[in-house]
Amino acid sequence: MSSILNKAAPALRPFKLALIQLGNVGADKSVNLKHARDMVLKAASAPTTGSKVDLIILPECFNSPYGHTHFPVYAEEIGYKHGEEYDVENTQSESVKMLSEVAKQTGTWLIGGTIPERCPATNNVYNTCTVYSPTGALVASHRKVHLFDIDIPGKIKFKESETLTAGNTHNYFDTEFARIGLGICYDIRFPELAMTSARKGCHLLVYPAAFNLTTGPLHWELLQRARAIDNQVYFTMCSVARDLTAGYHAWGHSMVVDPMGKVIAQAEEDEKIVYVDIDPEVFDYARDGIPVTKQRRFDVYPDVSQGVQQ
Ligand SMILES: NC(=O)CCC(=O)C(=O)O
Repeated sequence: MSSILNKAAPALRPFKLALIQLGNVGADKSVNLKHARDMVLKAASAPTTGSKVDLIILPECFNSPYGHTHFPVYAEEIGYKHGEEYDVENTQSESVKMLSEVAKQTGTWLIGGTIPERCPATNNVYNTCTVYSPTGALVASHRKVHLFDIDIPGKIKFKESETLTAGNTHNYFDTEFARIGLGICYDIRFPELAMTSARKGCHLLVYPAAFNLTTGPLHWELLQRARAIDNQVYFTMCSVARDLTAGYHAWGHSMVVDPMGKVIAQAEEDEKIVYVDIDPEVFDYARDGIPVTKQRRFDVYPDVSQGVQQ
């Protein structure tokens, strides 16, 4: 049987992550970048408990206001060397420069939320997450695959596709402590993406996000717990803080859910750094006790199996 596991995942080890529920994201990009940088430095230097922080996560659209009219205005070229490989040293992107430098300065892995990215070849704009190693190398990226186009009459209408193009790749990366799968906000509504990450061996799925005040109360926690349980992985969404003076009102409530579906950390609405210790024993406890990863019946639903076993 063919396998999509192209490389063995590293073993899951205990590690500490910090979610930055960033506040005060306004119109001035340089102010946003400075504030994000200061908060990354703060997150790295002030864990509330014990060990050093290994992974820091920023929210969706942390360098610009969130809205389809803003994306093309704030979009930056990330910079590619040979199509696929990133060239951080020569990047024109002030956001990428800041994120790379602060990852190196703090010596932590950094999931740099998302920024509007312009592709120079096509002029397309994407909602893109970039990831940095502790040496400042840009090691992975994810362009939002499912664009946030919804219309709930009298409540919320939003159409990212007015100015954004959808990404078309699935993405994950390896650290010395876990394999981590990437998605962005609305991507969570498509269980196939999370399932693909889990079946590729990811232990933690990270989705920078910014839900709203209509869907947030109903779906924010439910979707994360669902994705965590059905894949038996750690799951987290990191949001911007709520700002009722902004054009888009984010739900906040940045959260981490364990593989049993338990919410193990959560912010309220305001700016906050949330620290969480990831425990491999919970991962094994879930998978040993409820062994769904070994009980799938791809013979009954071959259309979703593509011949792949987890
Ligand atoms: N930024 C987003 O993709 C928002 C998604 C959202 O609010 C939802 O309900 O889904």
